[in-house]
Amino acid sequence: MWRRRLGALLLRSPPSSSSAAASSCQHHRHHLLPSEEPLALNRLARLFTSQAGSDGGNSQKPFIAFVLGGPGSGKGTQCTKIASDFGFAHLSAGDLLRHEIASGSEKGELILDIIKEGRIVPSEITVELIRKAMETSSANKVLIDGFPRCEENRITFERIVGREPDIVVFFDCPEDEMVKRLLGRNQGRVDDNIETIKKRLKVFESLNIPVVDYYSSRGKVCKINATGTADEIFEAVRKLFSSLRF
Ligand SMILES: Nc1ncnc2c1ncn2[C@@H]1O[C@H](COP(=O)(O)OP(=O)(O)O)[C@@H](O)[C@H]1O
Ligand SMILES: Nc1ccn([C@H]2C[C@H](O)[C@@H](COP(=O)(O)OP(=O)(O)O)O2)c(=O)n1
Ligand SMILES: [Mg+2]
Repeated sequence: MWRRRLGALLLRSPPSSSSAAASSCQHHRHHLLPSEEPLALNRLARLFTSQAGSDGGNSQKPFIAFVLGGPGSGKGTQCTKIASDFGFAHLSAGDLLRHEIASGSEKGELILDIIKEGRIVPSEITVELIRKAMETSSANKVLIDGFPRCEENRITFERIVGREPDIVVFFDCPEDEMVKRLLGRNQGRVDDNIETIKKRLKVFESLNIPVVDYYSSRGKVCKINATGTADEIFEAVRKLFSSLRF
């Protein structure tokens, strides 16, 4: 109930104009006086405490953070840093799909065709890969990077894994910056060309933003300003993760 009330509060607050790397959970900050901030962050941390945490609940359940943002917003870069500093397992939906392609399976061929066109792979395939990776990992805190990409992804995950995330980290980055980063990524990816990038950006706006809106309404989204250097952005990320109890 309180989560829903918090979500409504978040939705009502106007967007923040805070500077780079200083914007973790900026929706909440909008309501705060500077001196209130640490206390409020602690309160927020308790709200985001894992179902596996100190609540005496089911200790088998890992803390799950979905990591969202447009293509090139820096999800992978920041997840690597979070994994290293906070001991999270890092599951990248895109990497799992690319591994399937590399395996040479029939499913991999289908995935390749879809990724080349900047479209989204059928949810059952992606969720099954994520579910298996989670099962294999013994980590009690997991970053799921680049997922859910659409409402169908989200609903399928909830159905198959039977869970919602504890938190959703959203990297907010202007389109021109994302395009610049993708064109400079140089990893030989079939989808990092301007034609496919344009399609991916459209898909992001039309299918992924509704997922962010959904989780905002559930009070689960922490938005990070993803402009600036990777280290500057990680300062905001570090602040956020330091305030969580998992
Ligand atoms: N803050 C940043 N400033 C400039 N380039 C960045 C930044 N963060 C990441 N990059 C680079 O941009 C590209 C896309 O980053 P990546 O982490 O792969 O994003 P995503 O997983 O969201 O697509 C990579 O080449 C990465 O090295
Ligand atoms: N949940 C997902 C994640 C990725 N995909 C597909 C479609 C995406 O354009 C590609 C690449 O995803 P990836 O997360 O690696 O891409 P970015 O890190 O955002 O550049 O994979 C998908 O269909 N469903
Ligand atoms: Mg990525």
